Amino acid sequence: MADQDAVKEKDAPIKAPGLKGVVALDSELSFIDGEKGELIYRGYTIEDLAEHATYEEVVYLLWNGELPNESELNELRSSLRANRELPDEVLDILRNAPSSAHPMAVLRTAVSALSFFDDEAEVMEEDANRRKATRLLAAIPTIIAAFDRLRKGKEPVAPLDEGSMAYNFLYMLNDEKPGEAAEHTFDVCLVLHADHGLNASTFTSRVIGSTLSDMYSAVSGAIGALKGPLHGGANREVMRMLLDIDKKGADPAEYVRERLANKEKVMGFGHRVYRTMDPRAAILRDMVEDLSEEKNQRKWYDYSLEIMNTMIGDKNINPNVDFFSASTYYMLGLDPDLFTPIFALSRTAGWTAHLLEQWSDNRLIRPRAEYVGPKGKTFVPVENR
Ligand SMILES: CC(=O)SCCNC(=O)CCNC(=O)[C@H](O)C(C)(C)COP(=O)(O)OP(=O)(O)OC[C@H]1O[C@@H](n2cnc3c(N)ncnc32)[C@H](O)[C@@H]1OP(=O)(O)O
Ligand SMILES: O=C([O-])CC(=O)C(=O)O
Repeated sequence: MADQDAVKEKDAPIKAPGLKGVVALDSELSFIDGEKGELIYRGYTIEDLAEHATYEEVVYLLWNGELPNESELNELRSSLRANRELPDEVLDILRNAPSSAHPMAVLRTAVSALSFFDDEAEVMEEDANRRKATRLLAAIPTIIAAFDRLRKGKEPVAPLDEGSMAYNFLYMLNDEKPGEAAEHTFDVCLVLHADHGLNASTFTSRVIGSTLSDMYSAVSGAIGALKGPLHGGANREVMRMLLDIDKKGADPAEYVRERLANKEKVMGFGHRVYRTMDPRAAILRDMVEDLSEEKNQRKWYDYSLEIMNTMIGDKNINPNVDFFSASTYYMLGLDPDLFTPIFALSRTAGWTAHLLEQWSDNRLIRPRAEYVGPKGKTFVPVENR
């Protein structure tokens, strides 16, 4: 019999390692011009949104295609607030997780477990999927904050029935109401991370969604993809590098050159699509500069700038969003291993928006592999091998 996976001429496959340059689907969510360094969510530039929009407005924009009017925004805010509490059983999972567990593994597991307690988990109707997106987005900050407290031997702080997602998250984490500046900085970070085309975790969520599996499965899978250091996990690695430079009193440029000489990657640099500065990195760089002045911690900005200049000067490789977000979060007092879960918190808006888009006109996503293994072998019974 002919090779089952052999293709007819009309379906001749295109080979693209890493799917580089492949356009897999149409999307109305975000546009990236990698040459110019531009990013747009549903028609609005990232600079415009970072300056003027709150994260909740961006969530509404991604889910609905337009910015909300005041009553639409209030409705979204109150449904997010109404869904902040976790089922006791999910809190118990967090209580039973070892304090050494990776917070992304805990988040992945808790998100998956949330589906057990959602009556609509398996309902594949648009309205139900929109409600699930709201419930998921509302619960994720509570999961992250509760686990962080539990692993430090503290009781979780119950979510507030007021305030923005940024405000409530910082409150639940620290058991202290955040100041306006911290809330605003964090909110801008959420806006910057909310969506980014068909990145690896969003692609993962759409692949899972395209089998008509449920939203919890798709978001759990996306969290798994984001965890990796080549994707969202890079922000934690960036902070490890900055802390290592600080501890050793190393010269940042020499430190980076040594890494490059050893053929190691410098985390927070390079991108599949951008050939120039990631526009989110430019916004975050300015935020790091302001924060480091304000907190009297100038060294993080100085180290970062020296690393950036070395990477651009020596390799022409630019920073991505993960580079300057690391020191921003650090100066907000957040633990480095929470940086990627916070990325997941924000990106849940994008993942779920992409799922709604996928299901509005679904087609199974299924690329091909070129078989490069042997053929023509004959089975040999185990006793003869
Ligand atoms: C939110 C995000 O996901 S943003 C990305 C976060 N990830 C990181 O910061 C991890 C570090 N960066 C990388 O590993 C890569 O740049 C990626 C994974 C982001 C993009 O990968 P690709 O598009 O496959 O680019 P690729 O890895 O082919 O890089 C092209 C060349 O630049 C080099 N390069 C790319 N990024 C880096 C880096 N951070 N440090 C050193 N060299 C790099 C590669 O070694 C390669 O060199 P070569 O052609 O001599 O082999
Ligand atoms: O687009 C990508 O490949 C990675 C990225 O920057 C993101 O997901 O924000």
